[in-house]
Amino acid sequence: MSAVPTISLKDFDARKEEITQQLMDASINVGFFTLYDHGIPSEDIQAAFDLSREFFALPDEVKAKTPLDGKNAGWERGTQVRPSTGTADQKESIQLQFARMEGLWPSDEDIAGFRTRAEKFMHQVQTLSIKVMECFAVGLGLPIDTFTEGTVDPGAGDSQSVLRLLHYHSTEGKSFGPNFWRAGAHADFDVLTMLFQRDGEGGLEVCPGRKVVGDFGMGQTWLPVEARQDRIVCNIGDQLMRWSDDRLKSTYHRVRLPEGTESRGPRYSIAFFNQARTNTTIQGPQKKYPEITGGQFIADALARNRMQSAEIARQAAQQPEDKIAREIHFVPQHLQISA
Ligand SMILES: O=C(O)CCC(=O)C(=O)O
Ligand SMILES: [Fe+2]
Repeated sequence: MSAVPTISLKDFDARKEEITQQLMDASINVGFFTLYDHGIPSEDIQAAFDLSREFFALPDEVKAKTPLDGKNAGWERGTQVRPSTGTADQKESIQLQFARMEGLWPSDEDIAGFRTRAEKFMHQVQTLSIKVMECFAVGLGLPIDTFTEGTVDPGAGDSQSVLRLLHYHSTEGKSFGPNFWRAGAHADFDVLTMLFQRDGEGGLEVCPGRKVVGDFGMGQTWLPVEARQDRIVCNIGDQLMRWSDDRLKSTYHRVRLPEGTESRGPRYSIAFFNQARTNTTIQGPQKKYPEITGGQFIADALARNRMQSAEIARQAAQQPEDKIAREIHFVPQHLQISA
């Protein structure tokens, strides 16, 4: 396996079967693929990045008016510790949802039309996601609307999908310890992620080979994903891996810091996470795993991350004083690479 497959959605209706086959092959073998000819106008993608830049350029005190609420909505900076690394991602982000956003939308005084502009893009990406999720349903032999009904809120206010604007700070003049990342290795929790990158702002790497959804399953071969604004990077998340009885793979991925002669400038990306609705029941056709609701799935995943992070902190606390604080270099046993 040498690269992340790239798939054209040109003439979608006429080519649906062929596209479904390509999406299935990519998701069974790699868990990642990129889309082109996807139909989202380039000026709308640019507008989403413009919105992101405007927001992150605000002073921290202003961004902190809509803080992360523990339920995947709001702004945070430098707080996301990945269980795989034990260090905080070198980034800031704001997560936006269709529901449960009371008090969490940046105000029009701070950014004119923020909510309208963000929601327009969220709907565009959700609409494209539906097309792709319908292909997966058909490819898996399930009713065509399985994941659409399962993720898209018909008006009940129970959507859990998230748009996340990400800003990885410039690393100009900074140096980092050996276990620092723009985003530490992780698998996504959701059904399907669509990620937008900007030309030349690279560093995303993926590690195919996970067999079972509960596994860490990280190998040692990491494939780079080219950063191009005209391609959408898509990946299967843990919910779809479980919903497909592990046929479609939720693959570990990470974003590394700039190296060698690479630009030290900032990196902006935008991710849309299609999540199962709160009351949707997730279970694959073979019933490999017990039923679980979308709400419980997210609650469990967040609790598991908190537990693993607490364990990392506990182990770090046993290290000499000068090793703690910012520079925690604990690597969990299961992720240590033996020489
Ligand atoms: O910024 C990226 O390229 C990847 C971000 C990511 O994997 C995530 O937020 O889950
Ligand atoms: Fe991710």
